[in-house]
Amino acid sequence: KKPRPGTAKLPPGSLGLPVIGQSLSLLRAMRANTAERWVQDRVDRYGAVSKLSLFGAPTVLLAGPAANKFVFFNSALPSQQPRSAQRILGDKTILELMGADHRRIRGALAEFLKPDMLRLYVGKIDGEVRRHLGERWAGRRTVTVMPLMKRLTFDIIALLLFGLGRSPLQDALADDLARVMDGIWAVPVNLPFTAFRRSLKASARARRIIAGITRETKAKLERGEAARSSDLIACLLSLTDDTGAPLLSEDEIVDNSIVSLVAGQDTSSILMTFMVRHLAGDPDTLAAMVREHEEIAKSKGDGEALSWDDLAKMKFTWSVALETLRLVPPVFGSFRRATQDLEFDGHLIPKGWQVFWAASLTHRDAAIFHEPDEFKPSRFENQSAAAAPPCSFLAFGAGPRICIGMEFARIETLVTMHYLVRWFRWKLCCKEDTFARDPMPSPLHGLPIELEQKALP
Ligand code: HEM
Repeated sequence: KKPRPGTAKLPPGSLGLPVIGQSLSLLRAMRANTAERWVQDRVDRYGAVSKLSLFGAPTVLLAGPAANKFVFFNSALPSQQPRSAQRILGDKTILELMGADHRRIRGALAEFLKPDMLRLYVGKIDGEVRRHLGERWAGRRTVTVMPLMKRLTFDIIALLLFGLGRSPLQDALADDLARVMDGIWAVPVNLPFTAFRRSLKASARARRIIAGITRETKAKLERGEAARSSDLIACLLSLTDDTGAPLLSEDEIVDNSIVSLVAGQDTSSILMTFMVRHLAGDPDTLAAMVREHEEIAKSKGDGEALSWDDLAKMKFTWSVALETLRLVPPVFGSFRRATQDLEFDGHLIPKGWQVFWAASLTHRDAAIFHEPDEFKPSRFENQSAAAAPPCSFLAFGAGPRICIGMEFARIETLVTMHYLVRWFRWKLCCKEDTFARDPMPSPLHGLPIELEQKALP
């Protein structure tokens, strides 16, 4: 609501140096893995609402469940990507659109990503996971977890979104995606030899690949060789509006498929990598997971794929995943943009300013999560964490823009963990158990581990 003139004042805090503001300081803290402290320090100093300047724009940092609710449910606060991401991914994607356009694109993606559809794909994901572990983990004495998990989540998502199996085209898209990711959070100057320039070029190549796949899929649908449930592209091409016209244009299909790839691949691989890292030092949690998965395996025939019903039994493993996400959320926080003057808790948020939320401010709040620095998956098993106020667990965001790939991430994580803990034991190679955010968390040296095979894949 619009504050009465003169009643609300700008929040406390300082906008820092011109242009640079506090960006370098935050990025430095992210690299040093002290960003949680950095945002908490500001809250300790200025309170739950404060102003600062990040990535070239004046910004209000908000803390606490009530503030989060204000951020996630306010239609005057559409999401705001860094300018680099906007230029690389385009400005007509689910991340940029608001109101009816956002709902249309989100509704279309949800047609494919909703549980009813995904349950049909558990078998395909199971096949990818087993192939990976068999080819890239089995028989090795050491492996580096992070790059392997990235390729695994890429292969899974490329198969389900684009129907793309192993092929030179798949390798090319994997390379392009890695380049795209390098420039998404870069300084957006299009000069030779910059990560941003390489990222722009890679996204243009990826767009051509996906446009080609879209044309082929369209022809297959017309010939009856593909169905709506074949993959995301086929699903999006099949959707029509009330008048029978295509719901999404082909450009929208291409751009939003790439956004789904970008949003879904790194995030899931980080979750799985940090689960492996944590389990190496927590034998009790690992033992409980092994028990859960061996129990499920008892009812399966030799080589029989996991089913949707099996995943429903992996409750403890999903609690371990949620607890990992609480302590190491892949998305540290993100921005919104005020499209009009707003007021929160007596403070003015002027039109055009950014609003920033950070997951750690509630994830590490002792009043919400008891002993917040302890790894305790049981808090998600019994009802205590569920009883936490709404908008306090933010690993997947909240409200109308809550992660649309959450169920997808759940399936691939559970399937991967099922085979990993049954087939292997592992130890960390690096004594220093630390990581940096760049801006996504990444463990030292990509997390090399010593591997011992328990059972044959
Ligand atoms: C562990 C894995 C994942 C994590 C931690 C994660 C996290 C998030 C978060 C925090 C948001 C909200 C951002 C905001 O409000 O500013 C989000 C949105 C989104 N995620 Fe995920 N995500 C994951 C997996 C996936 C997957 C697998 C996909 C696709 C298959 C995906 C697609 C998306 C999309 C398209 C949005 C934008 C939704 C919208 O704006 O309406 N994510 N994700």
